Amino acid sequence: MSQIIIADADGAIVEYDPGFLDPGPRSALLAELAQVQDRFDRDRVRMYGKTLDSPRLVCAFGDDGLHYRYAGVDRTTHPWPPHLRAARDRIADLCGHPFNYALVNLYRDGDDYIGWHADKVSDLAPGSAIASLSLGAARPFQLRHKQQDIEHEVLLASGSLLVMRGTTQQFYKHALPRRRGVTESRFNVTFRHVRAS
Ligand SMILES: O=C(O)CCC(=O)C(=O)O
Ligand SMILES: [Fe+2]
Repeated sequence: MSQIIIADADGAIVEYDPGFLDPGPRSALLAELAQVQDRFDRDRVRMYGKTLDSPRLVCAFGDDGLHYRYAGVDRTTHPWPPHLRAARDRIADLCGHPFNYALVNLYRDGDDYIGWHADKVSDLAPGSAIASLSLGAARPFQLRHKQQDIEHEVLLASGSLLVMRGTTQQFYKHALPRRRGVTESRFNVTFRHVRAS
């Protein structure tokens, strides 16, 4: 059952389903991602004219021939492995549009994180959702309004799905802060509908 986290008058919508994946598909997908873990790379983030290593590892999956620059980096996309493809198809049904790209973050432990940012939507199909599937260690996810004093925190459970839609990226930033003491790793998959260029 999905919970509404944000439903603002200006069109920001965030929904959360803690039990999106049943234990079977959840461990199958976790095993599949763990199997391709050697393809994961340090993300290179361009900030203030410098290129820095990100505090997490990343890997991208996508349709054949898809070209997508994320955070200033052209990333090779790997073909969809079967369980990831199955999850993508279920999420496409739920959101009512296809997804052709998935960016997977690997947080090796509680020291890995992602800082405050909004996802770039100009490369995405207009009106499409960003769907975020979590596997492994539960980690708190934070959303903060850019102009108002509004903050939300959701503990993203293994097998959960968080969907950000509407004007969410325009009005909110989000982050996954460091969590000292977490020793288990976490995969996060954000499914996106990249606009054909
Ligand atoms: O790991 C998460 O839950 C968030 C990832 C994220 O915000 C991103 O990849 O843009
Ligand atoms: Fe993001």
